[in-house]
Amino acid sequence: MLKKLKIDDGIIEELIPLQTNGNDDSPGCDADTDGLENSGYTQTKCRSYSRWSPLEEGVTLAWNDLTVSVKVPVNRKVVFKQIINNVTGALKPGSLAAIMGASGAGKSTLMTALGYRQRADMQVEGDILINGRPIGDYMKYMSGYMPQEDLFVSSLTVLEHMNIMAHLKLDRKISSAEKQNKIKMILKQLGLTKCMQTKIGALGQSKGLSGGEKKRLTFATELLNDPPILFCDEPTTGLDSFSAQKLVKIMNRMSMAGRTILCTIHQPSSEVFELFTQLILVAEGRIAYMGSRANATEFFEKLGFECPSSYSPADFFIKTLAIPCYETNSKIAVKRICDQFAVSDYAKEVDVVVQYEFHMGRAQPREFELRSQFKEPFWWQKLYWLTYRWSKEVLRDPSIQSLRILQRMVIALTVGLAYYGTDPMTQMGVQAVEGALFMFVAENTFYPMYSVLAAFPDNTPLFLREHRSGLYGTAVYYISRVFALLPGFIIEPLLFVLIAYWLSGLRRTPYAFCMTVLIATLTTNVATACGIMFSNAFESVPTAMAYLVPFDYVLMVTSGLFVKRGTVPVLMAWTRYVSWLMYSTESLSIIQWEGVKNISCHDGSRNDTLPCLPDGPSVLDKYSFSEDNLACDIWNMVFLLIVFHLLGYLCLRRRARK
Ligand SMILES: Nc1ncnc2c1ncn2[C@@H]1O[C@H](COP(=O)(O)OP(=O)(O)OP(=O)(O)O)[C@@H](O)[C@H]1O
Repeated sequence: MLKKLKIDDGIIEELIPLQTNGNDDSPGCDADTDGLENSGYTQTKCRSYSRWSPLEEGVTLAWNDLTVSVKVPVNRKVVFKQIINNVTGALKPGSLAAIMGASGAGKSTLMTALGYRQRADMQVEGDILINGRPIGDYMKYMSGYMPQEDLFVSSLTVLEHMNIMAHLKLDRKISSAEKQNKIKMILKQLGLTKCMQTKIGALGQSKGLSGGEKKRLTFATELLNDPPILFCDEPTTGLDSFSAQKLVKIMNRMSMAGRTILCTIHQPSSEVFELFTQLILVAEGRIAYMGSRANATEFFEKLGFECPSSYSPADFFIKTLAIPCYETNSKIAVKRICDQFAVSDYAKEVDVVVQYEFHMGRAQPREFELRSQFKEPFWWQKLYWLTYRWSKEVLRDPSIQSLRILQRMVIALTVGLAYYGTDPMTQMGVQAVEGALFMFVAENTFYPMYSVLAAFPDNTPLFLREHRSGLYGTAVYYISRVFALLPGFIIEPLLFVLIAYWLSGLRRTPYAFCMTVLIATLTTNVATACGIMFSNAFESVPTAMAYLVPFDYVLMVTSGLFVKRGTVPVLMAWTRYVSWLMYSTESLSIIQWEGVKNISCHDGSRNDTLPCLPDGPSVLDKYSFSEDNLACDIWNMVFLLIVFHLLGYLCLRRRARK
């Protein structure tokens, strides 16, 4: 059967034989995948292959003398530990290949290297080619990589998630209607149409997608940009045999349409195993077998390892290649299998493909053009869609915002009632006002700062994954998250001041109230910026907390109310430059006491021999505050806000580059 592909700008018309897995009873469509038949995967299909492609049909992945090592610290030195040892292989278009082997054999490491997703601590030597060309950054766009762990914004629905991802991933020239069509088609293929409006949900939540649906959604996300090659890291882990079979069936059908799909897989059931067309067995970082799945049993039989009829071949291969640490005989047997494979006809067959790919790559010196037609979304489009995504999360997840707002209102009420009926024009009132102001500063500092310290890193793994796959930059992510949190950082202090200010009998002028709102809002924003900076500077929240708590205490003690600014020890003098608590306390005090005269020294409840503060300037003077500092305090807070955000961004960028 031949498949006709459409001519596109810069794309060649191709005829691709529809491949089968050599299995006559190839899997039928189940109810969920019925759409596949009509979706274009088994009929006329538009595919984009590069002009220079030597094979001109799909993607051939070839690797030669590939060695992968990781850096490990030994006795304070960094040494390289070899994980993949000089392996060679190839996968042709239309292959659905399973990488199997015992735990720790090197499956994930091999696939990470082949997919160009290696970590910074990995060193990859040797050649990896896509249609004869060395792999490079373009793999981010050309390939899909389905990670083992499903990471989503759990409060989004399936459709919202796909819509956002389509706007981040797809060519900006593609219209919204086309994107919607594409999304609907993919969801239909993967049997997710019925849960389009379902919230994805987090692990442990009763409402939300099932494990199998989440896996399919991860797969659907990777299919959005129609990559000709897909890498899937243990796509069936955690799924029941039915869901696993359903997912691999879909992969099988996609591979039949010309895609190259490579999966690492653990103990597949016989039904699932049968769906793979190619098998790569890895043992001790070497290849124990590579070739058609159907021939693997024969290869092992020739070496004297016969699969008992009661055994699933997949289990048998893994068992044969597993090496218990105390078993020297197994080690020798596995070495023999790998050595025998290296000189077998199967290895020679692979070698022919690899050599052909090298030859074709050399013969086609034209520049790589695959992405030349692709126009990435503008940065501001990405910013919009990311802000939209995080805003949805903030609005829907009560733990992020709404519960916090409720809690702040209760605290504001408590503070207001504690200082209810304060008369600022008495000596007792002076103390009460300063106490209330300290509560304003503390409540707008500590609570928002610690809540953001815990909440901001929640999405860091998702960010790192999407950033490394080339979806967006660190700056766009950072700004979008701050934008999404910003309304809360304005509403929270506003509500707090609105409730606590009028109850606690502070100065009743519109100017004083508005300035208090402004300063409380600034205080909240500086504190959260500081929290974000600490959360990005450290790998874990407990570590960040361990450094932030002492830092806070120093700032609180030197805020102006507990120790006079002039008497702060030299050792702590630096705090005056970073203490927004001091700027905030001073500015709020100035607003309350500026121009106040005739504070009563005889309010009956105090000892008249004690010193009296007769007016506002005297009160300010008591704490070493000065009326002239108001503008300066506000600008200092704005400056700190910018500096903390800048440092927070740089820390995140450093983590993203690691
Ligand atoms: N960064 C690292 N530092 C030290 N050793 C590592 C590192 N990464 C991987 N390894 C080791 O390399 C070997 C192969 O790891 P890999 O994750 O590729 O195995 P795997 O076959 O995918 O295992 P599993 O099936 O259990 O996931 C393991 O022994 C692992 O401990």
